[in-house]
Amino acid sequence: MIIVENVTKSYRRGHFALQNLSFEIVPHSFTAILGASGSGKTTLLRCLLQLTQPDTGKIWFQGRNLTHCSALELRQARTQIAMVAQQFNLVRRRTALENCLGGCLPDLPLWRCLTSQFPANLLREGLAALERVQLLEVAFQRADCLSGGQQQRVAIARALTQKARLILADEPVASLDPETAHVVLRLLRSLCEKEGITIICNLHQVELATQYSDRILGIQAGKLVLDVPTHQFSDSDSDVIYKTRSVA
Ligand SMILES: Nc1ncnc2c1ncn2[C@@H]1O[C@H](COP(=O)(O)OP(=O)(O)OP(=O)(O)O)[C@@H](O)[C@H]1O
Repeated sequence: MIIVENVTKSYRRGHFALQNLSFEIVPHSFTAILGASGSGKTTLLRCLLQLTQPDTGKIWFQGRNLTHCSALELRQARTQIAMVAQQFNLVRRRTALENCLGGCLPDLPLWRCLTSQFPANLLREGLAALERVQLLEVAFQRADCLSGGQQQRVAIARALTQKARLILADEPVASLDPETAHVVLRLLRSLCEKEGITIICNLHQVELATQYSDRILGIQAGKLVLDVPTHQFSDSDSDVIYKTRSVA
C-alpha cells in the first residue's frame, strides 16, 4: 500500500530528522512506530502525507509516487489517507457530526461548508461513521463538550466519513488516560481487522504497541533501527530503540 524508499529529511544543516528510511507497509496491517521523543516519528507521518516534503527519497502510495505527482494526484491520494493526531484537531464549536464531515470539505462547494448545509447522503455517512465508533448519541453535541476519548473517536469517525483506507495516527492516545487509550486502540485495531483499514500508529508506550500492532518499526535519531513482527518483539528490541548509542 505504501512504500518508503530512502527518505531523508533535515530541518537544519547537519541534523537529520529522518535518515535514509526505507520500508513497505502492506494493506490491512497495523504497524506501530516506536521511538524516543524527537526521533522523527511525526516527521515520518507528515512526509507520508506530504505535509512535509522529504529532501530526498520516494514515497509510493498505491503505485503512485507522492513525492513527484501532480497536485491533483496528490489530492486524490489524500482522500484515502487520514491523519489522526494527539490533540484530535477538531473544530471545537462544531458538532461531532459536522466535524466528521470536515474530512469531505475539499469536495464540497464553499457555501455548503460556510452554512453547514451538507448533502443528505453525506450526513448519513457521517452518522454511520459515528455509529461505527459508538458515538451516535453525541452526534449533535459540540466537540468541546466531549471527553478526550470521545473527541479522538470523532477524529477517527472523520477519517471513516472521508473513506480513508490508510489512517496515520500520531500518538493518538498520548493525552488520554490508560483505560481510554485502550478504547481508542481497540477501535483502530478493529477497523483494521474488520474493515481492512491500514493503520500506521506512532506510540510512546511499548506495551500498547505489542498489544495492538502486527509489526513494530523502531526509529532512533531519524534512522530505522528495528523492523520486526510484533510477536517477535523482545526486551532487547526495546533497548535497541530507546538506549542511546555511544558514539565511537
Ligand atoms: N518544523 C520543524 N522545524 C525544525 N525542526 C523540527 C521541526 N519539526 C521537527 N523538528 C525536529 O526534527 C526532529 C524530529 O522531530 P519529530 O517531531 O518528528 O519527532 P517525534 O519522534 O515525533 O517526537 P515526539 O515523540 O516528541 O513527538 C527533532 O529534532 C525536532 O526538533
